Amino acid sequence: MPLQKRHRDFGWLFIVCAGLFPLVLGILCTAIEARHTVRQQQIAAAGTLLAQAEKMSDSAWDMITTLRQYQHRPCAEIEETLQRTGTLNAYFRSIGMLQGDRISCSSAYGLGHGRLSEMMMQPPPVTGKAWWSLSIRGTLGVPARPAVIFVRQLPDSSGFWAVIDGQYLMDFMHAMGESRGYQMSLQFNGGAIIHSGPGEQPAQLYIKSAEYHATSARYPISVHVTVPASELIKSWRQALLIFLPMAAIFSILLMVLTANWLRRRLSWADEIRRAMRNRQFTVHYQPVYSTEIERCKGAEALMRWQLPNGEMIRPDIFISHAESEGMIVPLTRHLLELMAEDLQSWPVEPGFHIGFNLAAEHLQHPDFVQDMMRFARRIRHKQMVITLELTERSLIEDGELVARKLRHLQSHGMKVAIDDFGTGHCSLSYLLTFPLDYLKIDRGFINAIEGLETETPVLDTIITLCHKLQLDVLGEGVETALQFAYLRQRGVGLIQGYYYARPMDNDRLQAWLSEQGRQPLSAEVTHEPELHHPG
Ligand SMILES: Nc1nc2c(ncn2[C@@H]2O[C@H](COP(=O)(O)O[C@H]3[C@@H](O)[C@H](n4cnc5c(=O)[nH]c(N)nc54)O[C@@H]3COP(=O)(O)O)[C@@H](O)[C@H]2O)c(=O)[nH]1
Repeated sequence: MPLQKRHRDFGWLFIVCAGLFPLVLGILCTAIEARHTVRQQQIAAAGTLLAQAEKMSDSAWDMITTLRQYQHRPCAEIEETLQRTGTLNAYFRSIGMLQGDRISCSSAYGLGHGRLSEMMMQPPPVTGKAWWSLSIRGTLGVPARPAVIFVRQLPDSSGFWAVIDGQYLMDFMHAMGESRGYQMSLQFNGGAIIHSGPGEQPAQLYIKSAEYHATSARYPISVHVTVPASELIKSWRQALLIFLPMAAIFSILLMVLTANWLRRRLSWADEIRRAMRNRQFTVHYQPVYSTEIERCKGAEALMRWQLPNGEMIRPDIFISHAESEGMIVPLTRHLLELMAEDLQSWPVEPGFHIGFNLAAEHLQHPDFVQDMMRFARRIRHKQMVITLELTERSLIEDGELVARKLRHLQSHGMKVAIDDFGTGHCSLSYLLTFPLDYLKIDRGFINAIEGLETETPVLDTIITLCHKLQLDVLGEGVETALQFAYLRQRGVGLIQGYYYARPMDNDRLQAWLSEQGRQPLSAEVTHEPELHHPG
C-alpha cells in the first residue's frame, strides 16, 4: 500500500475514533446515570412502602392493645363492639380473641369459629414469642386475597388477633409502581409474598432487571422493588435523548479539531514528498525579453503546486517551508526533472536562456555540481543556456567553495545570475569575487520609476555599476510601458515582468513562443501607465 494511502487511512481512523469517543462515552455515562436514577427511585419507593407497612403494623398493634380491655368477657357481650371497632378502623379485615389455639370470638363470625390455623389457612409460626405477625396467602373467609395477621398471646393462654387486608398494601404498591413499571412486594416475618403485579419479566438485550431489597428496623418486614429491564432501557433512552444532541455537537467539534490537528501534524516535508510522488508540482515559465535583439531571449522556470482539490499553494510559502524542513534539494531536483521533460518540445533556437532559482543549501550540497550537470546532459541536444539564479544570501556561506563550483559550471557553458539584487546583504566585494554573469534588479527598485526623464538614484546606480563591471542587467517585475522604456533607455538588456509576459504553463508557453516569441515589444508611454497583460 502506498505511503500516502496509509497516511490517509490512519488519519480517517483517528477522525472516526474522535467522533465516536463522545458518543460511546455518552452512551456509557447515560447508562450509568439511568441506573443511578432508577436506584434512587427504588430506594425512595422501598422507603415509602416500608413506612406504610409500619404504619399499618402500628395500627394493628394498637388495635390489639385496645382489645385487651375485653379480656375474659363473653363473646356474646363484646361481639357487636368487636364488629364496630373492626369496621370503623381502616385496614382491618377482622379482629378477635383467642383461647389457646382456638378463636373464641371474631368480628366477622362472632362466637367460636374454629382454630387459628384454620382461619389463617396454615399452621401458626413457631416463634416462641408472645407477639408475632405474618403475611398469609388468605383467610378462611377470603382465601384468594393475601392478608397480614398480628397475634398477641397472654400467659394464661388467652390472646388477641387482628387481620389486615392485603388489598390495602397491594393497592398502595400498585399506585406507587404503576407509572414507572416497578414491581413491588413485601413480606411479614418471611410469610407469603404480597406483590403489586405480575412476577418475573424477561431480561432484554442482556440487561437484567434491577432489584432492591430493604427491611424495617422496627418490625420483621422486608420489601422488594424490582425495575424490569424494559423500564431501565426506557429511562436510559430518555437520558440519551437529552444527552445525544450535546454528544453529537461534541463529536463534530472533536472531529474538526482532530482533522485540523492531523493536517498540521503532517509536516510540510511529508506533504512535499507526497506531492512530488503524485505529480502535484508543475513548472510555469516566464519569458524574458532582450532589448538588444528585440525578441524573447529566454525564460525563468517557476514552480507551481496544485492540490487535488484545485487549491494552489503559493511558491513563496512552500519554498520557504521546503528550505526550513530540508526539502529544498529534493524539490529542486524534482523541478529539474519536470523541466527536462517540458523542454524537449520547446520551439527555440540554440542559445535560448533557461533560468531557475537555486537555494543556498543546494549550492553547499556535495551533489550540487552533479545535479546541475545531469540536468545539462538531459537537455544538451536543445543547446540552451542554463542560468543559475542565486540569491545574495547563497554567496555568503562557504563563499570560496561555492565560487569554485560555479566557475566549474560556467566552464560548461552555464550562466550565473544574482536574483532580487539589492534586497539581500551582499557586499559589493562579492560582485568582484564571484563569477557572476548578470544581475536581476529587484522589482522594488523598478517600482520607484516615476518618469522617463526623472532620475531614480538607486536604480540608476545599480545599472551603472553593472555596466562598469561588465555584467548583464535584467529588470524584474516590469509592469508598465514607462518602466520598460526607462530601463531600455538606460541600457538594461533584459526585461522580465507582466508588461512583457506573465508566467504560463508549458503548453501555453510553447504556443506563446511560436506566436509572439519573435515579436519586438513596443513602449508606448502615456501619462497614465497601463498594465499590460499579454495573452
Ligand atoms: N528556489 C526556488 N524558488 C522559487 C521557485 N519557483 C518560485 N520560486 C520563488 O518563489 C517566490 C514567488 O514566486 P512566484 O509567485 O512564482 O512569483 C514570480 C513571478 O510570478 C513574479 N513576477 C514576475 N513578474 C512580475 C511582475 O511584473 N509583477 C509582479 N508583481 N510579480 C511578478 O515574481 C516572481 C519571480 O521572482 P524571481 O524568482 O525573483 O525572479 C519567488 O521568490 C521565486 O523566486 C523554484 O522552483 N525554486
